[in-house]
Amino acid sequence: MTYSKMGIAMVTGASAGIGAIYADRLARRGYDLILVARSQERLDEVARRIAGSTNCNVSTVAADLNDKADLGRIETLLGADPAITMLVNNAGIGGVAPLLESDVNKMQAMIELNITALTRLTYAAARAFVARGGGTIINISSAVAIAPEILNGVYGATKAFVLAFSLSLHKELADKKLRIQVVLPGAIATNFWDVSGGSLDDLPSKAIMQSDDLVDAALAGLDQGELVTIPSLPDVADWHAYEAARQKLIPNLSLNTSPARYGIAVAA
Ligand SMILES: NC(=O)C1=CN([C@@H]2O[C@H](COP(=O)(O)OP(=O)(O)OC[C@H]3O[C@@H](n4cnc5c(N)ncnc54)[C@H](OP(=O)(O)O)[C@@H]3O)[C@@H](O)[C@H]2O)C=CC1
Ligand SMILES: CC(=O)[C@H](N)C(=O)O
Repeated sequence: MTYSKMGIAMVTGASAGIGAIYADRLARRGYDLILVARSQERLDEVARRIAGSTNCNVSTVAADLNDKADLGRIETLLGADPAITMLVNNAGIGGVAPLLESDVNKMQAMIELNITALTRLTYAAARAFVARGGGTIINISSAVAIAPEILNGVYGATKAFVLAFSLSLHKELADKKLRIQVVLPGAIATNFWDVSGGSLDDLPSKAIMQSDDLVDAALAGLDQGELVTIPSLPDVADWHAYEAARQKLIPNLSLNTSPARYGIAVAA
Protein backbone atom coordinates (compact mmCIF):
# COMPACT_ATOMS: atom_id res chain seq x y z
CA MET A 1 0.00 0.00 0.00
CA THR A 2 1.31 3.50 -0.83
CA TYR A 3 0.56 6.50 1.32
CA SER A 4 -0.34 10.02 0.25
CA LYS A 5 2.23 12.81 0.52
CA MET A 6 -0.61 15.11 1.58
CA GLY A 7 -1.25 12.90 4.58
CA ILE A 8 -4.60 11.86 5.95
CA ALA A 9 -7.64 14.09 6.29
CA MET A 10 -10.11 13.11 9.01
CA VAL A 11 -13.64 14.24 8.15
CA THR A 12 -16.38 14.01 10.77
CA GLY A 13 -19.98 13.63 9.65
CA ALA A 14 -18.68 12.11 6.43
CA SER A 15 -21.49 9.60 5.86
CA ALA A 16 -23.74 12.15 4.13
CA GLY A 17 -24.22 15.72 2.98
CA ILE A 18 -21.40 18.25 3.19
CA GLY A 19 -18.97 15.84 4.90
CA ALA A 20 -19.30 13.22 2.14
CA ILE A 21 -18.48 15.89 -0.47
CA TYR A 22 -15.46 17.10 1.55
CA ALA A 23 -14.27 13.50 1.61
CA ASP A 24 -14.60 13.21 -2.15
CA ARG A 25 -12.87 16.52 -2.89
CA LEU A 26 -10.02 15.94 -0.46
CA ALA A 27 -9.40 12.51 -1.95
CA ARG A 28 -9.20 14.13 -5.40
CA ARG A 29 -6.66 16.57 -3.94
CA GLY A 30 -4.50 13.61 -2.93
CA TYR A 31 -5.38 13.07 0.73
CA ASP A 32 -5.97 9.67 2.26
CA LEU A 33 -9.07 9.67 4.41
CA ILE A 34 -10.47 8.69 7.78
CA LEU A 35 -14.22 9.07 7.69
CA VAL A 36 -16.18 9.35 10.93
CA ALA A 37 -19.94 9.18 11.55
CA ARG A 38 -22.43 6.92 13.36
CA SER A 39 -23.70 4.84 10.45
CA GLN A 40 -21.13 2.22 9.41
CA GLU A 41 -23.28 1.28 6.43
CA ARG A 42 -23.42 4.81 5.02
CA LEU A 43 -19.71 5.36 5.73
CA ASP A 44 -18.90 2.17 3.82
CA GLU A 45 -20.95 3.37 0.87
CA VAL A 46 -19.13 6.73 0.76
CA ALA A 47 -15.75 5.00 1.20
CA ARG A 48 -16.47 2.50 -1.61
CA ARG A 49 -17.49 5.28 -3.98
CA ILE A 50 -14.37 7.36 -3.26
CA ALA A 51 -11.93 4.45 -3.30
CA GLY A 52 -13.43 3.36 -6.63
CA SER A 53 -12.85 6.72 -8.29
CA THR A 54 -9.54 7.86 -6.75
CA ASN A 55 -6.24 6.33 -5.67
CA CYS A 56 -6.67 7.22 -2.06
CA ASN A 57 -6.78 4.96 0.98
CA VAL A 58 -10.05 5.34 2.84
CA SER A 59 -10.74 4.03 6.30
CA THR A 60 -13.90 4.48 8.32
CA VAL A 61 -14.62 4.70 12.02
CA ALA A 62 -18.21 4.38 13.21
CA ALA A 63 -18.48 6.64 16.24
CA ASP A 64 -21.20 8.62 17.94
CA LEU A 65 -19.53 11.91 18.85
CA ASN A 66 -22.22 12.42 21.48
CA ASP A 67 -20.87 9.35 23.25
CA LYS A 68 -17.95 10.03 25.59
CA ALA A 69 -16.14 6.75 24.91
CA ASP A 70 -16.56 7.02 21.12
CA LEU A 71 -15.39 10.64 21.18
CA GLY A 72 -12.37 9.59 23.27
CA ARG A 73 -11.45 6.98 20.63
CA ILE A 74 -11.41 9.63 17.89
CA GLU A 75 -9.36 12.03 20.04
CA THR A 76 -6.85 9.24 20.67
CA LEU A 77 -6.66 8.44 16.96
CA LEU A 78 -5.93 12.09 16.10
CA GLY A 79 -3.04 12.09 18.54
CA ALA A 80 -1.73 8.65 17.64
CA ASP A 81 -1.57 8.63 13.83
CA PRO A 82 1.26 10.92 12.68
CA ALA A 83 0.00 10.77 9.10
CA ILE A 84 -3.09 12.85 9.94
CA THR A 85 -2.53 16.40 8.64
CA MET A 86 -6.08 17.72 8.38
CA LEU A 87 -9.25 17.67 10.48
CA VAL A 88 -12.59 18.73 9.04
CA ASN A 89 -14.92 19.35 12.00
CA ASN A 90 -18.14 18.97 10.06
CA ALA A 91 -20.45 16.68 12.10
CA GLY A 92 -23.29 18.75 13.47
CA ILE A 93 -27.03 18.93 13.87
CA GLY A 94 -29.36 21.90 13.75
CA GLY A 95 -32.81 23.00 14.70
CA VAL A 96 -35.43 25.38 13.40
CA ALA A 97 -37.94 25.57 16.28
CA PRO A 98 -38.07 28.66 18.50
CA LEU A 99 -36.95 28.31 22.13
CA LEU A 100 -40.39 27.77 23.70
CA GLU A 101 -41.15 25.00 21.20
CA SER A 102 -37.85 23.16 21.43
CA ASP A 103 -36.87 20.37 23.81
CA VAL A 104 -34.06 21.43 26.13
CA ASN A 105 -32.62 17.89 26.18
CA LYS A 106 -32.29 17.99 22.38
CA MET A 107 -30.67 21.41 22.68
CA GLN A 108 -28.14 19.98 25.13
CA ALA A 109 -27.37 17.12 22.74
CA MET A 110 -26.85 19.72 19.99
CA ILE A 111 -24.47 21.69 22.20
CA GLU A 112 -22.57 18.49 23.01
CA LEU A 113 -22.09 17.62 19.32
CA ASN A 114 -21.68 21.10 17.78
CA ILE A 115 -19.53 22.54 20.60
CA THR A 116 -18.15 19.92 22.99
CA ALA A 117 -17.14 17.29 20.43
CA LEU A 118 -15.74 19.92 18.04
CA THR A 119 -13.75 21.48 20.88
CA ARG A 120 -12.31 18.17 22.12
CA LEU A 121 -11.35 17.08 18.59
CA THR A 122 -9.77 20.48 17.97
CA TYR A 123 -7.68 20.18 21.16
CA ALA A 124 -6.49 16.72 20.11
CA ALA A 125 -5.71 17.81 16.54
CA ALA A 126 -4.13 21.17 17.44
CA ARG A 127 -1.77 19.61 19.97
CA ALA A 128 -0.80 16.84 17.54
CA PHE A 129 -0.40 19.14 14.53
CA VAL A 130 1.75 21.65 16.43
CA ALA A 131 3.96 18.80 17.68
CA ARG A 132 4.22 17.45 14.10
CA GLY A 133 5.17 20.86 12.67
CA GLY A 134 1.85 21.82 11.10
CA GLY A 135 -1.63 20.88 9.96
CA THR A 136 -5.01 22.23 8.94
CA ILE A 137 -8.31 22.43 10.82
CA ILE A 138 -11.47 23.31 8.90
CA ASN A 139 -14.42 24.13 11.15
CA ILE A 140 -17.90 24.10 9.67
CA SER A 141 -19.84 26.92 11.27
CA SER A 142 -22.85 28.55 9.58
CA ALA A 143 -24.24 31.83 8.35
CA VAL A 144 -26.39 31.79 11.50
CA ALA A 145 -23.22 32.37 13.54
CA ILE A 146 -23.67 36.03 12.57
CA ALA A 147 -27.46 35.85 12.00
CA PRO A 148 -28.74 33.93 15.05
CA GLU A 149 -32.26 35.32 14.55
CA ILE A 150 -32.80 33.08 11.51
CA LEU A 151 -33.10 29.50 12.84
CA ASN A 152 -33.20 27.95 16.31
CA GLY A 153 -31.28 30.23 18.68
CA VAL A 154 -29.28 27.49 20.39
CA TYR A 155 -28.16 26.24 16.98
CA GLY A 156 -27.08 29.76 16.00
CA ALA A 157 -25.24 30.14 19.31
CA THR A 158 -23.35 26.84 18.77
CA LYS A 159 -22.22 28.10 15.38
CA ALA A 160 -21.22 31.49 16.85
CA PHE A 161 -19.03 29.50 19.26
CA VAL A 162 -17.38 27.76 16.29
CA LEU A 163 -16.66 31.12 14.64
CA ALA A 164 -15.28 32.73 17.83
CA PHE A 165 -13.21 29.65 18.70
CA SER A 166 -11.74 29.56 15.20
CA LEU A 167 -10.76 33.25 15.26
CA SER A 168 -9.01 32.70 18.58
CA LEU A 169 -7.28 29.51 17.38
CA HIS A 170 -5.95 31.39 14.37
CA LYS A 171 -4.58 34.18 16.58
CA GLU A 172 -2.94 31.77 19.02
CA LEU A 173 -1.59 29.14 16.68
CA ALA A 174 -1.02 30.51 13.17
CA ASP A 175 2.66 31.08 13.93
CA LYS A 176 2.95 27.39 14.89
CA LYS A 177 1.95 26.44 11.35
CA LEU A 178 -1.59 25.52 12.35
CA ARG A 179 -3.85 26.59 9.48
CA ILE A 180 -7.44 27.37 10.50
CA GLN A 181 -10.40 27.98 8.24
CA VAL A 182 -13.95 28.52 9.43
CA VAL A 183 -16.73 28.10 6.86
CA LEU A 184 -20.12 29.83 7.16
CA PRO A 185 -22.53 28.16 4.73
CA GLY A 186 -26.04 29.46 4.11
CA ALA A 187 -28.83 26.98 3.36
CA ILE A 188 -27.44 23.83 1.74
CA ALA A 189 -29.50 21.03 0.21
CA THR A 190 -28.79 18.12 2.59
CA ASN A 191 -30.57 15.90 5.12
CA PHE A 192 -29.82 18.60 7.68
CA TRP A 193 -33.28 20.02 7.11
CA ASP A 194 -35.13 16.73 7.77
CA VAL A 195 -33.04 16.10 10.88
CA SER A 196 -33.67 19.63 12.20
CA GLY A 197 -37.39 19.52 11.60
CA GLY A 198 -37.33 22.13 8.85
CA SER A 199 -38.01 22.04 5.14
CA LEU A 200 -36.10 23.42 2.19
CA ASP A 201 -39.50 23.94 0.53
CA ASP A 202 -39.99 26.94 2.84
CA LEU A 203 -36.99 28.71 1.27
CA PRO A 204 -36.72 30.43 -2.11
CA SER A 205 -34.59 28.32 -4.47
CA LYS A 206 -32.17 31.22 -4.94
CA ALA A 207 -31.27 30.91 -1.23
CA ILE A 208 -30.29 27.23 -1.47
CA MET A 209 -26.84 26.02 -2.53
CA GLN A 210 -25.90 22.46 -3.53
CA SER A 211 -23.34 20.80 -1.27
CA ASP A 212 -20.89 20.24 -4.18
CA ASP A 213 -20.85 23.98 -4.91
CA LEU A 214 -20.49 24.81 -1.22
CA VAL A 215 -17.48 22.55 -0.72
CA ASP A 216 -15.80 23.61 -3.97
CA ALA A 217 -16.16 27.29 -2.99
CA ALA A 218 -14.97 26.61 0.57
CA LEU A 219 -11.87 24.79 -0.68
CA ALA A 220 -11.18 27.64 -3.12
CA GLY A 221 -11.36 29.94 -0.08
CA LEU A 222 -8.88 27.68 1.72
CA ASP A 223 -6.53 27.87 -1.29
CA GLN A 224 -6.82 31.67 -1.23
CA GLY A 225 -5.72 31.74 2.39
CA GLU A 226 -9.06 32.83 3.88
CA LEU A 227 -9.57 32.46 7.61
CA VAL A 228 -13.33 33.02 7.33
CA THR A 229 -15.10 31.77 4.22
CA ILE A 230 -18.71 32.70 3.47
CA PRO A 231 -19.31 30.75 0.28
CA SER A 232 -22.45 32.55 -0.83
CA LEU A 233 -21.44 36.14 0.01
CA PRO A 234 -21.24 38.02 -3.32
CA ASP A 235 -18.89 40.81 -2.18
CA VAL A 236 -16.13 39.85 0.26
CA ALA A 237 -15.69 43.58 1.01
CA ASP A 238 -18.92 43.33 3.05
CA TRP A 239 -17.28 40.78 5.38
CA HIS A 240 -14.13 42.89 5.59
CA ALA A 241 -16.24 45.94 6.58
CA TYR A 242 -18.02 43.88 9.28
CA GLU A 243 -14.70 42.59 10.58
CA ALA A 244 -13.18 46.11 10.51
CA ALA A 245 -16.13 47.41 12.58
CA ARG A 246 -15.54 44.60 15.12
CA GLN A 247 -11.83 45.37 15.30
CA LYS A 248 -12.62 49.09 15.82
CA LEU A 249 -14.68 48.20 18.93
CA ILE A 250 -11.95 46.13 20.57
CA PRO A 251 -9.80 48.90 22.15
CA ASN A 252 -12.91 50.36 23.85
CA LEU A 253 -14.52 47.19 25.21
CA SER A 254 -12.70 47.37 28.54
CA LEU A 255 -12.23 50.84 30.06
CA ASN A 256 -12.20 52.18 33.62
CA THR A 257 -15.08 54.62 33.08
CA SER A 258 -18.57 54.40 31.64
CA PRO A 259 -19.60 56.90 28.99
CA ALA A 260 -21.68 60.02 29.65
CA ARG A 261 -24.87 58.40 28.24
CA TYR A 262 -25.19 56.25 31.43
CA GLY A 263 -25.05 59.32 33.67
CA ILE A 264 -22.63 57.85 36.23
CA ALA A 265 -20.83 60.63 38.09
CA VAL A 266 -17.05 60.43 37.83
CA ALA A 267 -15.45 60.16 41.29
CA ALA A 268 -13.45 63.26 42.22
N1 LIG B 1 -27.29 22.00 5.42
C1 LIG B 1 -27.21 23.26 5.76
O1 LIG B 1 -28.08 24.09 5.40
C2 LIG B 1 -26.09 23.74 6.59
C3 LIG B 1 -25.30 22.90 7.35
N2 LIG B 1 -24.31 23.42 8.12
C4 LIG B 1 -23.47 22.54 8.94
O2 LIG B 1 -22.84 21.60 8.09
C5 LIG B 1 -22.50 20.44 8.84
C6 LIG B 1 -22.92 19.21 8.05
O3 LIG B 1 -24.31 19.23 7.89
P1 LIG B 1 -25.07 18.62 6.63
O4 LIG B 1 -24.14 17.89 5.77
O5 LIG B 1 -25.88 19.70 6.06
O6 LIG B 1 -26.07 17.63 7.39
P2 LIG B 1 -26.37 16.07 7.19
O7 LIG B 1 -27.48 15.80 8.15
O8 LIG B 1 -26.56 15.77 5.75
O9 LIG B 1 -25.02 15.36 7.69
C7 LIG B 1 -24.65 15.36 9.04
C8 LIG B 1 -23.49 14.39 9.21
O10 LIG B 1 -23.13 14.37 10.60
C9 LIG B 1 -23.19 13.02 11.07
N3 LIG B 1 -23.58 13.02 12.48
C10 LIG B 1 -24.74 13.48 13.01
N4 LIG B 1 -24.75 13.26 14.34
C11 LIG B 1 -23.57 12.66 14.64
C12 LIG B 1 -23.00 12.17 15.84
N5 LIG B 1 -23.65 12.24 17.01
N6 LIG B 1 -21.77 11.60 15.80
C13 LIG B 1 -21.11 11.49 14.63
N7 LIG B 1 -21.59 11.94 13.45
C14 LIG B 1 -22.82 12.51 13.47
C15 LIG B 1 -24.21 12.33 10.17
O11 LIG B 1 -23.95 10.94 10.04
P3 LIG B 1 -24.62 9.76 10.91
O12 LIG B 1 -26.10 10.04 10.95
O13 LIG B 1 -24.22 8.54 10.16
O14 LIG B 1 -23.97 9.85 12.24
C16 LIG B 1 -23.85 12.97 8.82
O15 LIG B 1 -22.75 12.34 8.25
C17 LIG B 1 -23.19 20.60 10.20
O16 LIG B 1 -22.24 21.02 11.15
C18 LIG B 1 -24.22 21.70 9.95
O17 LIG B 1 -24.53 22.42 11.11
C19 LIG B 1 -24.01 24.75 8.17
C20 LIG B 1 -24.76 25.62 7.43
C21 LIG B 1 -25.81 25.19 6.56
C1 LIG C 1 -27.99 29.10 7.37
C2 LIG C 1 -28.80 27.91 7.16
O1 LIG C 1 -29.87 28.00 6.62
C3 LIG C 1 -28.30 26.58 7.54
N1 LIG C 1 -29.26 25.59 7.48
C4 LIG C 1 -27.49 26.41 8.77
O2 LIG C 1 -27.29 25.27 9.14
O3 LIG C 1 -27.06 27.33 9.37
